[in-house]
Amino acid sequence: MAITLGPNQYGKAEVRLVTVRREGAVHHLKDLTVSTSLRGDLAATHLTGDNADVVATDTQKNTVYAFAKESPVGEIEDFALRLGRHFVDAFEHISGARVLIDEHGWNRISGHEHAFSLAGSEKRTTAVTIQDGQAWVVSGLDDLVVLKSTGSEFHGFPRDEYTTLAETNDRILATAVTARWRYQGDGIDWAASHAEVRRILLETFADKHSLSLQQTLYAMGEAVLEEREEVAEVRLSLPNKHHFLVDLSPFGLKNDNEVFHAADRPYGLIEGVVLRDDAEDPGLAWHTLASF
Ligand SMILES: O=c1[nH]c(=O)c2[nH]c(=O)[nH]c2[nH]1
Repeated sequence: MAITLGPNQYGKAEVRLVTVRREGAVHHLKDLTVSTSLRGDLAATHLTGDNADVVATDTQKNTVYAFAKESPVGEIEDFALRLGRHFVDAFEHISGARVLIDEHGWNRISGHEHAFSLAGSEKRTTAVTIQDGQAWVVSGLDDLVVLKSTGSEFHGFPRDEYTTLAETNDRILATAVTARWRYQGDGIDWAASHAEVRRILLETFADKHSLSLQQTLYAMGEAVLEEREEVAEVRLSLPNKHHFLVDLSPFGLKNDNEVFHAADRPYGLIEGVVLRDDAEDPGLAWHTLASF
């Protein structure tokens, strides 16, 4: 019996690339998940561990980021073709490449120059509790993903021997809003109220110059309470979806806040309740049997 190596390919899966292209004050966003796979004469590494012909998956990832800087990403088909052809042309033992790209679509928030919401992931929710002739209604939304490509800073935090985070005056701020708001009063037009709360959350995220996601959270809740008297209380859970500037200096490229790695974990998780001091008693509005 002889054992042989069958078909194989290898690459970097799911490189999360976000680019910001600026046209004056107007920003254009590209959000891609890029996977590269290379094929060719790769017997040696499988059989003996000789890596002379292995284009490291780390190099493949770096190439994705560097190419995104060197010329506009453009259509995903063109970007995939550029990447795939590069690997095959540049490395003698690489004979084939497969490049998969998913593009995540963002909509501009109400004509805003640099704030966007992600198409498609959001849910509207409600939780109604009935007890002893009373009813409590808590409505909300899940996974309203928003991003602003400027208008966000984070600095002034304490530094100890474990602190490495750089201070910044201009960063991407992105989050997936989970919001719950408790209603009070009667005769509420649920659909209209939901639409308005959602609009206020979006516009406040976009308009509020942010010194921390905590400040943005409070501003979002405060704006809802200021404009919507039927809302007694707003609870927000805001994951800080970090976008890290990619260091392109090893490739002789300057990253002028244009090319980012969109990390999925770990993430900061900023949570808070904003309420009026004269709100109706919450009663059983938030009632659950288990707290896990
Ligand atoms: O808005 C932020 N709040 C934080 O508490 C925090 N912590 C951190 O590392 N980055 C950020 N950003």
